[in-house]
Amino acid sequence: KKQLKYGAQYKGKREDAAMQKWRSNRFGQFIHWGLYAIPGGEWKGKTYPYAAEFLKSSAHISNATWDSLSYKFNPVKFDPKAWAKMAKNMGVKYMTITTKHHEGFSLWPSKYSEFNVANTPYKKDIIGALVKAYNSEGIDVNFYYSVLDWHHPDWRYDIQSKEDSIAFSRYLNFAQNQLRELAENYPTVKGFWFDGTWDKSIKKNGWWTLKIEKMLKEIRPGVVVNSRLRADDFGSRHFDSNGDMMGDYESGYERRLPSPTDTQVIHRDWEACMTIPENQWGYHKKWDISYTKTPFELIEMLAQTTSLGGNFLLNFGPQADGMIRTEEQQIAETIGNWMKINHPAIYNGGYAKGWQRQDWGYFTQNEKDKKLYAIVFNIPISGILKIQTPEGVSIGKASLLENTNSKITIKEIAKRQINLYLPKQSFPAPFVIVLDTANENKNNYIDAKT
Ligand SMILES: COc1ccc([C@H]2[C@H](O)[C@H](O)[C@H](C)N2C)cc1
Repeated sequence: KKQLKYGAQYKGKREDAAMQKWRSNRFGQFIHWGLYAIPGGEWKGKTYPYAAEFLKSSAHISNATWDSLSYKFNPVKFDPKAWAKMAKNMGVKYMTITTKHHEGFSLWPSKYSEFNVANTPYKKDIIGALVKAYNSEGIDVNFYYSVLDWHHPDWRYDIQSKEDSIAFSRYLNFAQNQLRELAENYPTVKGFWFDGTWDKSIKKNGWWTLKIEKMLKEIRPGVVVNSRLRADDFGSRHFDSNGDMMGDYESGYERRLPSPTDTQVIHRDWEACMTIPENQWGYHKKWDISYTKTPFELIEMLAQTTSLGGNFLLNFGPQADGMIRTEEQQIAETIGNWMKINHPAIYNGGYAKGWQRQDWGYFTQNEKDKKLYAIVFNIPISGILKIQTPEGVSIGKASLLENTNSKITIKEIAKRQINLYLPKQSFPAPFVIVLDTANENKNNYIDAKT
């Protein structure tokens, strides 16, 4: 074990109320909105297939040209209440908004940088409006903040000279001031989602990342900070040089999930963030330039994430005019219709210890009602769901969540082996079965002799 000054500050999961709320939320909406929504992946008549929020680099656009987009930022159709209503209907319990992405443009009237929404035709405080609208829908708000900043003259990718270190310390103070401003001016903020911390300049300044974590937790006790902020004494990120996770949850799952049998992740809090297209976080004019995931695929990701004790953060990239594109609206509505019936398997849901993962879907254990839920995506031709029960646990009753009078036949076919006979009906969408479990040690079976 190395002696670390800037490593993990505690081990195991936080069990305070704020973290328990963060964990119980399970399903969140990511929003990537900034100047990049204006060109939307196109520049001088050419469409770029890369991430729209990276257009500045993929189209080799100068800082001056890119920054002048701020004079065109005027989302006249922006209606934060409508966004919050859509999110509420989709069934998210939290939202994470880009306060400043890599482009360096701040969506709030920051005192520390002119390059912000106050100096655009739009003028108004977008962060403040979103916090107000989402909180009044009962949705928690977290702030995404990119430490990497293409605009700020003092940003450095590496520290290779005295000048670099003098400039970069100015940058770190600037970023600290912006983060303090966000934590102080928006007191209901529940978490900070740091990004853009992979460069050598940050790895060489792990001390700063701990200082930021401590500052935010001092200003906003209970606030939740992701592992992606953190680098330790030796530049190790997310996990310190002793292998201990830094920050309050692991945020390395970006556009990927742990495998359904990777039960390592259940020992810590974690979150997967996901795009609907293959790799567009910001708005791209050509939505179908890559594959876009269907609602059922996204619902399965949410179920898989919940079954492994993680949070699922689904991304939306609003248009420059402030509207959410129709394709995203439709996906939000379909997911919302599913959540209206099946949310007991998701909210407060988590890993169902001892319940073997099956091909037909996922188990989640609800820590509030203590019920066990089976979320079914793949119906076997036999119509029989095979279930392996943990030692000393049997299934008393099974019924469809959407129709609890529908008694489902179950039969114990061997020790800890249950057959669950699906009702003869069509299942046009993924569905949930509620399982009432009972402890029991009746043992009618003889173990096989090997
Ligand atoms: C170089 O590969 C990257 C770099 C940054 C990202 C950024 C995206 O713009 C988005 O903000 C995502 C959460 N973040 C990791 C994604 C892939």
